[in-house]
Amino acid sequence: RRPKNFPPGPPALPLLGNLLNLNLENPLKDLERLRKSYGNVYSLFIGPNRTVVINGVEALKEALVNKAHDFSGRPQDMFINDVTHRKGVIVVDYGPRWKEHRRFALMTLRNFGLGKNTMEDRIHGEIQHIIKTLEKNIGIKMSPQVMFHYAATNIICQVLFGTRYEYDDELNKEIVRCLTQINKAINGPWAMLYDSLPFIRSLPLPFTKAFRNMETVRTLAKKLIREHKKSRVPGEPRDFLDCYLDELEKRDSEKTTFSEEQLIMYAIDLQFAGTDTTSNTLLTGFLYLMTHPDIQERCQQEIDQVMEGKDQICFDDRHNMPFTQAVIHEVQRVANTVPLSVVHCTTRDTDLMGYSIPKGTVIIPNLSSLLNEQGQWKFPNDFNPKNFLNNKGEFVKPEAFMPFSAGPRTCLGEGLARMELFLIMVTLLKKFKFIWPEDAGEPDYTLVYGATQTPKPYYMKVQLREIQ
Ligand code: HEM
Repeated sequence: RRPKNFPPGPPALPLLGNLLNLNLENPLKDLERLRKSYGNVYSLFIGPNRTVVINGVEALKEALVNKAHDFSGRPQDMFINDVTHRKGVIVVDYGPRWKEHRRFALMTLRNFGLGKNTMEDRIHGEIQHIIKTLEKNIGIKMSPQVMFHYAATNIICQVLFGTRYEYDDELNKEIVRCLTQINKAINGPWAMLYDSLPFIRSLPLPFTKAFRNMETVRTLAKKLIREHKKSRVPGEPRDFLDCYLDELEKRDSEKTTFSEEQLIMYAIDLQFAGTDTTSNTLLTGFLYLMTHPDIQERCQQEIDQVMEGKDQICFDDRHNMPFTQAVIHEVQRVANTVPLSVVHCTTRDTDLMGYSIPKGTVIIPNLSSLLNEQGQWKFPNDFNPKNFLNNKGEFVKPEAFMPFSAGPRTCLGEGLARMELFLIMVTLLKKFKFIWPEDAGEPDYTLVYGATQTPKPYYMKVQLREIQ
């Protein structure tokens, strides 16, 4: 039953709640249909869990920004909590453990050079490996999935563990396989059933695969931590792991939330959050650039102009590249990489857009609903960089642009992700022309649904550019 003044929604069945109202393989269309019937704030029962879906820029801003403290919790009795042992940062509830760990990661990422050059150097180092791969494939059809995936993994791996892997390294392939499977599982139908029907949790159903995959990744993370403990010099950190171990030594074990168990899941969280998101956005980007050659050429003209006489692009150059900036942002808009954000929950009784929402209500911030929201975009249904350009051709960011979410739980890796997207796309566009293969047929922009969405697999062709 819905409590008094709770957001409206479709009638719910006993036990199943509103599960039958949603296509569990991909609920995005159903969520949009329900929005049309019930408005921007409506409710569902995912099994026994009271859930509120928030849509559109006005309601999302009120919840995530204006009432940030009320809406920044994470539910603690879901599939994802069990898979991650309730540790790390992503699904940890709003409280001291989350706060201490979030603050530590932001500071550490900054010290590794977000804002200084060293992070840029790490990214440029990895770009050289992408370039080598592309050079080997000049003129032939290639599939870019693995390359972008490993490039994104390697950048975050270098920050965390100070190491990178070759694109065909067997161990790395195994980690990527496990993380991709977990990623698919957490927004998949079995996760929904796990959350809705607690009595099935101990049965040998397909969701057990995610637990096994997590164990494989945890074993590897533990091994890396053991090796780091042997080789580290206290006070001279080489990477994130060393920084954490230094911090652990400094803190009073009675009072701190820092621990080695916590570090294992934290490292996995960052690796997980930083891989699929960035690589899937890059895949969408190159799909659209290949199939919109006029837009690709305009970026290249702007890049040539700004980089005249320079060997390497730097992140600050983005301020002189309004068109390319607009294209990268438009790519993020259509990529819809994290369509339903990460679930939140209310930390106390609160209200939203006139409705009352009790403490502990599960919140789904539907970021997907912003992408073509009426009145927010000049061209909501097309791929058009003008969505991010004003009449003078200057770069502008509409407030409905929220791919990293907003408020205290906003993506912790936003700075790193934006730097990666810019440096990788600009460096590659400067050097190569990307071509949609003649025999590839009509491009299919449909996204494959998941906690992070990805374009369907496609092939690309590359040529070295003549004018550079
Ligand atoms: C294009 C790339 C990326 C996109 C679109 C993206 C998007 C998001 C979104 C929508 C959230 C949920 C925020 C919320 O709950 O309100 C999130 C959380 C998070 N992201 Fe990202 N992300 C990206 C890249 C990265 C990278 C590279 C890292 C690694 C450093 C990262 C680390 C995290 C973490 C740790 C959280 C959880 C934050 C918390 O709960 O406090 N993300 N991201």
